[in-house]
Amino acid sequence: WAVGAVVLAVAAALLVAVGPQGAGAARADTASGHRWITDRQGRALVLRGLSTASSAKGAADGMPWIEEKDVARERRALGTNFVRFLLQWRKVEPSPGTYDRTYLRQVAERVRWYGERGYHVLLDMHQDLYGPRVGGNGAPAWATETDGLTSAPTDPWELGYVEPGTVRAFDRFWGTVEGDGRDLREHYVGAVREVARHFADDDTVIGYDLMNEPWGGSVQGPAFESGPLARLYQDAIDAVRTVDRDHWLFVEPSAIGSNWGFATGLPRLDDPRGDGDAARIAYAPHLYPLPMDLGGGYTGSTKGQVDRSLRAWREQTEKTARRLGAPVVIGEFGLDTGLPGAMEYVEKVQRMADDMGAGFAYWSNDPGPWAPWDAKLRPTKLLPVLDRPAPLAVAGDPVAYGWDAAKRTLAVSWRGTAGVRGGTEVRLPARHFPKGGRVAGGVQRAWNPKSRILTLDSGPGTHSVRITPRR
Ligand SMILES: CN(C)c1ccc(C(=O)NC[C@H]2N[C@H](CO)[C@@H](O)[C@@H]2O)cc1
Repeated sequence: WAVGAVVLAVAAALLVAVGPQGAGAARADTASGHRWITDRQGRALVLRGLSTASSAKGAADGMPWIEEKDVARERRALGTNFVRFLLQWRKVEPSPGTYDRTYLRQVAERVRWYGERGYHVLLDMHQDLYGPRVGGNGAPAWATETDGLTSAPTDPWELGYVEPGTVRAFDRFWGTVEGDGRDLREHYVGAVREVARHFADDDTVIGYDLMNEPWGGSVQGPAFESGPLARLYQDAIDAVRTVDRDHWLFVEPSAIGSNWGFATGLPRLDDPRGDGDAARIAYAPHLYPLPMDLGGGYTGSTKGQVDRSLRAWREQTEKTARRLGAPVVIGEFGLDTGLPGAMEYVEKVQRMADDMGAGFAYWSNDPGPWAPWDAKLRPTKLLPVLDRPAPLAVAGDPVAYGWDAAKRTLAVSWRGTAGVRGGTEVRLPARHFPKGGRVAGGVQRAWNPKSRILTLDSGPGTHSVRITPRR
């Protein structure tokens, strides 16, 4: 009942408050209608990976459970090329204005593990429920001002967002309730800038996710997103650009509502790099359809509700991305793989991401029922669903791509773009392409049976390639 009350209250705030938002036009100069994050060779990146990892939230050293061998296993088993790596403000800035460079060096070591295997790393300034002092993770104790209000443990955990102490901590952070003058937001922006300073020259890092699932405390919906949240993002973007001119800045809408497909009031943000193609701001919403959040699987009457949520989510996401002039990376989607219809849902979201030209970081890489491996690191039924044929990098302007399991065909089409170097790389999992791929409509430049990466010739003009299993 309580969850329902929170949901309805926030939904009402969203539906009433979302005014006409300039949706922005799809780009006419790209086949996909949107921009792409590109690699150093100018190739459009199709980012597929895992959020790693929730275990970092409470770890004393702030590190996730993984060791280097686990990155090697992920690369072999899933062929992922992307990781959303969780950071904690409490570890970046353990006391006001003091930055823990040992922590940043430990993060850098893990970034290297990924970089040596061809991954692109998104550094995620992660929080849930503000911070440990109020039952969550993220913020340091010194930045958690509750004015003596308390936060009791809740079940489900999400109700913690309306615990008095947690609401007050957010309100003091956002300045909704005036505090002792110490501007917590300046400290937060300073911590983000310190992370960016540390990784400004690291080519494995693709960018910074400025805040995980932001929550406005007493201020909700577009009033929060177009107000305090947008101001914090703009301050963080401006601060990062004083030390890092190249990496992408990823922004998330308020978690509640947009996760489910409701509109977001996030306005366009400015990048000091410049406008248009010079700007490097990416949009990274999360996807958790409400019927599933309430425990339903992807089956029966819930399946139809989830499909409607997915359609609404895609429409709202693409509208916001156009307004921001931003490529889309689904920062999180995931579920308990034991739910009925779970694998069909994951397949559906992956196809939707293909159709959108969106990257994704599945939630999450924590061995267990939501993950591709269980507590003993044995494959779960999710693993083969994520181990899916897909392009990794497209040497031009992607037109469309997708895996047709029934026809056992991976189709990739693109327009060659002047100045883009290298070929188009696709990954062909052994489970679908045991002997590699047979290429129609294109020219195979290379095949690496170890990495399972097939490289296709590119060049000017339109390319439309279909890859089927070699017999
Ligand atoms: C009431 N609010 C603000 C709220 C409710 C529910 C979620 C959530 O389920 N989030 C989905 C997943 N994302 C986090 C990590 O980012 C995980 O802990 C959640 O399962 C978030 C916020």
